[in-house]
This record gives sequence, structure tokens and C-alpha cells, in this order.
Amino acid sequence: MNTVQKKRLLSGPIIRSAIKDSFLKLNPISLIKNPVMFVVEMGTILVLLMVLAPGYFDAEESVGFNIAVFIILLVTVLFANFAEALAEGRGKAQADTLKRTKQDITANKLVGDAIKTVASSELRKGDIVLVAQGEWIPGDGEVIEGLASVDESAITGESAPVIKEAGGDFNSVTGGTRVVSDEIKVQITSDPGESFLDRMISLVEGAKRQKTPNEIALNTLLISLTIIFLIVVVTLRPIASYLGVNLEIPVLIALLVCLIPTTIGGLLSAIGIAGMDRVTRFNVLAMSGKAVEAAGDINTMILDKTGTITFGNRMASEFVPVVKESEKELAAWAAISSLKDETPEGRSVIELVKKLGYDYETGWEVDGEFIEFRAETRMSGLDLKDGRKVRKGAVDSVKRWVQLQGGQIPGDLDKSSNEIAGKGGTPLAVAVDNRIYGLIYLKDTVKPGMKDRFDELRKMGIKTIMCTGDNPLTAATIAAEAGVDSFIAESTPENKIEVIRREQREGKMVAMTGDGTNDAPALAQADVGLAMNSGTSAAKEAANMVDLDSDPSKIIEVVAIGKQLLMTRGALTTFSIANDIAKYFAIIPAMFTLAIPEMNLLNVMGLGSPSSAIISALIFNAIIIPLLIPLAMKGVSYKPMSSVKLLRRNIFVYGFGGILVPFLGIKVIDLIVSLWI
Ligand SMILES: Nc1ncnc2c1ncn2[C@@H]1O[C@H](COP(=O)(O)OP(=O)(O)OP(=O)(O)O)[C@@H](O)[C@H]1O
Ligand SMILES: [K+]
Ligand SMILES: [Mg+2]
Repeated sequence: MNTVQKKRLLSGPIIRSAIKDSFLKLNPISLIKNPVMFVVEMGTILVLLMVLAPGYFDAEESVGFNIAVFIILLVTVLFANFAEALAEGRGKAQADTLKRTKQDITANKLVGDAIKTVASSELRKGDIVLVAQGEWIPGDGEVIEGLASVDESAITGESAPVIKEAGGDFNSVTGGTRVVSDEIKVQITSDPGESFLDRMISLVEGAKRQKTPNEIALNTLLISLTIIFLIVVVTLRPIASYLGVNLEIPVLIALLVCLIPTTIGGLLSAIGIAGMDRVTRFNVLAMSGKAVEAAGDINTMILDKTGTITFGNRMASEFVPVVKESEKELAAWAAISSLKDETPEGRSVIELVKKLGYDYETGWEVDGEFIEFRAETRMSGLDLKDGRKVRKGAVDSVKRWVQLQGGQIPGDLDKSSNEIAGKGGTPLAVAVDNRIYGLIYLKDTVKPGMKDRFDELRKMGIKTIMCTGDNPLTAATIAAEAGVDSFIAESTPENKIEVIRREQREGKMVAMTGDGTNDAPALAQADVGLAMNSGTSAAKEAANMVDLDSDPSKIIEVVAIGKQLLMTRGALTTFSIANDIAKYFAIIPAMFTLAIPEMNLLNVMGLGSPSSAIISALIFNAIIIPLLIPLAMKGVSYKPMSSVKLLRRNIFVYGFGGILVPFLGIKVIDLIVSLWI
């Protein structure tokens, strides 16, 4: 886990800076973003004016009462500000640590054949840099030459170095990480200010935090309630005065503040910020709160196989010749087809040939036009100068290619290929023109713990579909081993998008996890796209979340946090509004008793005096905010259960709790306050 993340939830410095921020946030220009609290602040200022110039307002109420109301109102706003500042605090501390990581690194930029030392901030998209052992990688980029192990702990918190190599899905490197062995040539892919680290900093800082649709809807509700109560309270005075009752302005302001939803108004933004922070603590970077909330509603999850469910370092481990062909010849053609194939698969073929001691320097010139691997053709190879075409690739693709040239399919090819696939391996067929020589056995390993995690997803009601470019048998084996619900084999990038669209048309919310450039369009199409940090930069850019630990099942935590976020808002809104009932019973009788003492009959709560009733209701209204900060930050408890059950439980706890707690709270506060008044 990240050193940053290990930090306790609330450290001394975070609390201290949150207290300071609570006062800075009193600035009305920033507070207007929170209309409920803005109204409270305006009330506070009005009461202050009445304290300072009682004559001007013709105030009858005692100055002591007005001062008390002023202080409690001010504290109410400060409490709300404190909740938000506290929620922001951890992210800010984390951003500071990341900024230190970003200390200006120097880069060895390649200019023609010469190497020029420049500051990393001068690097632009397309520049090429050399990074040697022990040096910091100066910017985000793609390895275009070489292989190195890289320490990414500054970003992922994971101390074990990872291999980065040219070609394939492991070529992306991140600025601010360090090469621990060997040397790589890197092509920079981001301009200054747009790097992964920059995005990460602005993310944890909450600099570009946008309100989610759910938050906006709730905010609209809170504003409407505030306006309604404002109208009620403002019209109350003339009506009362018509009846011969004089209602004092501070009393009306107290009533207003008690009635408007200050509890949820004060905690709303803290809930959202803390939710995002919880996601980050699981080492997942979510680009928007909207994505996290969408995760809470996910029905279907699409997963890429290689590099997502499996580790993805598919290594050639064996050559399996078909009848009549020799292993030696198969190995030679496999090597020739891979001479310029820079993917990890391609390079591992060459390594295996060398390891087995076969010689592929055939005596004649091996050169020609390189046929790069593409997800669409599922083949790679070489068109030799003498006209012969060498290919290796997915068995069905190579078979079709050979048949097109009038070739025969060796009788034992399918049997051997099924054997490899049955073990979860990927068989690649090797052919020259119309003749198939045999198979390469690519081995891959399923990431540990997948089965239990996918079981958990099933319990949450989420269907998992693995989409892979691999053959049906390998897909079936890996699907069974990982425990996904279903799989689609031999799928192209377009197929992956099609599956997502199909589910979306049925009204489902779809998550996609992947690591390759060919997954990027699908990651963008899905409602929630979770890219593996080990993946390509195209994948990471298209996704709206990146898992720094490259664990696809991390979606479980994000789903839980998303659901929790919605539930926490709902629960605290219910609580906040239910609170009003007790406040009616405390304040309304007190208000009228102040004018007509006989009205004390209405004082069913048996509160000490009208003034102490009002003060007590206000104090309760204020302190409930800090008391609920821990719940707002941690979120209400979430256990996988049906949403109907959850709703019923929450209404019971927060609805009835919201009615009862203030009766008790206000009564207790009144007993204490009555000692003074
Ligand atoms: N370098 C290569 N040369 C030839 N064929 C390859 C090479 N790499 C992979 N293949 C073949 O192409 C198929 C598709 O590979 P690709 O990595 O694009 O799959 P994918 O769609 O990303 O799905 P997944 O990542 O789940 O395997 C592989 O299953 C394999 O048969
Ligand atoms: K209130
Ligand atoms: Mg892939």
C-alpha cells in the first residue's frame, strides 16, 4: 500500500488546517456554492447587526439572547465549513506528497544523434529520451526500445519493480517513476501539465471536482426547501402582527435556520469528497465522482482476458510440431516469423529458440517486409524477399490463411491445439505459405484470488463476461479457472463495444476493464471504464478509472463505495428532514409564548423557558453537524443485500432516528441551558 495511504484518517496537521479553512470558507463568495449555509450566514450577519445597533432595529429581545443566537449561528456555519475542509484535508496532504515526487527531474533528450540534458518541464509530446539505470523517468511515455525494470512505488505504492518493454501492452511508463535496471528509450506522450501525475494531483486535490448528477438533484431539493421555508417565515411576521402577536426578527431567523435542511446542507459536499477519497485509498484513481456513483449501479462487467484476468506475460514455453514436421524446422520458422515482432509474445519466441539451442540463422538472407501483429488479423510475420510468406498467429486465423492458398490442415493440428488450450494456454500456429509446421505454446497465469472475488461480484448481482481475442477452448479454460459467469472468444475490439452496447440497450449499466490499446474504445463506451495501470496509455486515457494495482476485481470496492455514497446522502437527507418535527415542537410554542404567555400550554416538551427552548433547538441544530461528520466521511454501513431491504432498513434507522434523537437532544440541552437562563 501507498505510504500516502497509510497515513491515518485524521492527523493533527489535517485537523489544524481544517480549522483554519473553516474560517476562510466564511467568505460569502465561496459560501454561495452552498445555498443552505449561505442563508444561515446571512441570518448570522443580520443578528450581528441587531446586536451592534439594537436601537436601529427597535429590538425588544434582550441583547444577551441575540448574542447567544449570533454565536450559535456562526458556529453552525463554521461546523459545516469544517466538515468540508476536513474531507478535503487528506487529499491535499496526498497532493503535497505527489508534488514532491514531481520535483524537477532532468532528462536526456535525444536530438539527432546527440544527447542533450534538459529539464523535464521542457519536454513535449513526441520527444525521445534515454533513461538509464537509477534515473527518474522524466515524463509519461512509451518505451520504443529496450526493456527495463521500473520502480513505480511513488505512484502505486507497490515496491516490487515492474517490467516495461517496447511493443505490446506493457510499454507505457509514467513520469516520476524510476528505472532500477537496464536502459530504455522512451517517446514522451504528454505535454507539461497534462501528465498522469498532474492528473493525479488535481484529482486528489479535488481541484476540478464537479458535482455529480445525483448531488445536483439533491442540491436542487435543498434549495427548494430553503426557499419554501424562507417564504413561510417571512410571511409569518405580518400574519402574526395582524393577530396582535409581535415576532422578533432573531426568533424568526432561529426558526428559519432550524427548519431549513442545515444538517445535510452542511455535510453534502463532505460526503462526496470523502467518497472519492475512499476510492483513492483502495489505490483506484477515479477521474470523476460521476463514475464512482455509476459504479454503484452496475449490472454487467466486461473483462479483457490477457493482462486483466491473467498476468499477461504470455511466454512461449514449448514448440509442438505437427506430424511429419520436425521441432527444429518449426522452431526456425517460428523464430523467423518473430524476428521483427516486438510484442512480448514475439520476443519470447526468439528466447525459447535460443534456450532450446536451435539455430535459425539458416544460411540464406532472412529479410523482407514485416507484418505487424494486429488484433483484427490475429497474426504476425514476415514476407520474405524470395516471395515466401511466414506467419504465426491464432490457430483459426492461420488455418483460414493457409486454406486460402490451397493448403491442407494437418490431421493432428486441432488435437494438439486443444491440448494447449485445455491447459489455459494460447496456441499459435506457424505456417509458411500453404504449409503448417506446428504450434507455439504460450503460457499465461490467472491472477491469484480471482475466483473468490468474482463470487463476491455475483453476490452483488453483477454479471461478469470475459471478452477475449483468444480461441474458445483457451477462453473456456481461463473463464472456468477465474470463475467468470460467461465468456466470448475470438472477439475483435468492435465485438467488445458491441457487447457493451447490447447490454446498455437493455438498460444495464456496464463496466469494462482492460489494459490494451485495443480495449480503449470499449473502455470509453462503458459507463465505468477501469484500466489497469500496467496497461497502455491509450487504455488509461480512455478509461474513467485506473487501478494502480492492476487488479480488475477492484471494481468490487468501487461498486460498494458508489452504493454507499448514494445511501449516505439519502440517509442523512432523511435524518435532516425528520429532525424538523422535534424542532417544530420546541420552537413554535416558544415563539408564541414569548408574545402570549398563555400559549405555554403548547410546550409539550416541557422546556425551561421560551428563550431556552429556542437556544436549545439552535444548539442541537448546530452540534448535530460535527456529530455526523464521522458518518458522512465513513459512509453508512453497506452489506450486499437487496435494495428494497436496504431502503427499508435505512428509512427505519434514519427516519425514526431522525424524529426521536432531536426530542431527546433538545430536552437534554434545555436542561443544561435552563441553568443559566
Ligand atoms: N505477437 C503475436 N503474433 C501473432 N499472433 C498473436 C500475437 N499476439 C497475440 N496473438 C494472437 O492473437 C489473439 C488476440 O490477441 P490480443 O492480445 O489482441 O487479444 P485481446 O483481444 O486483447 O484479448 P485478450 O487480451 O483477452 O487475449 C491471441 O489470442 C493470439 O492467438
Ligand atoms: K436545520
Ligand atoms: Mg488484451
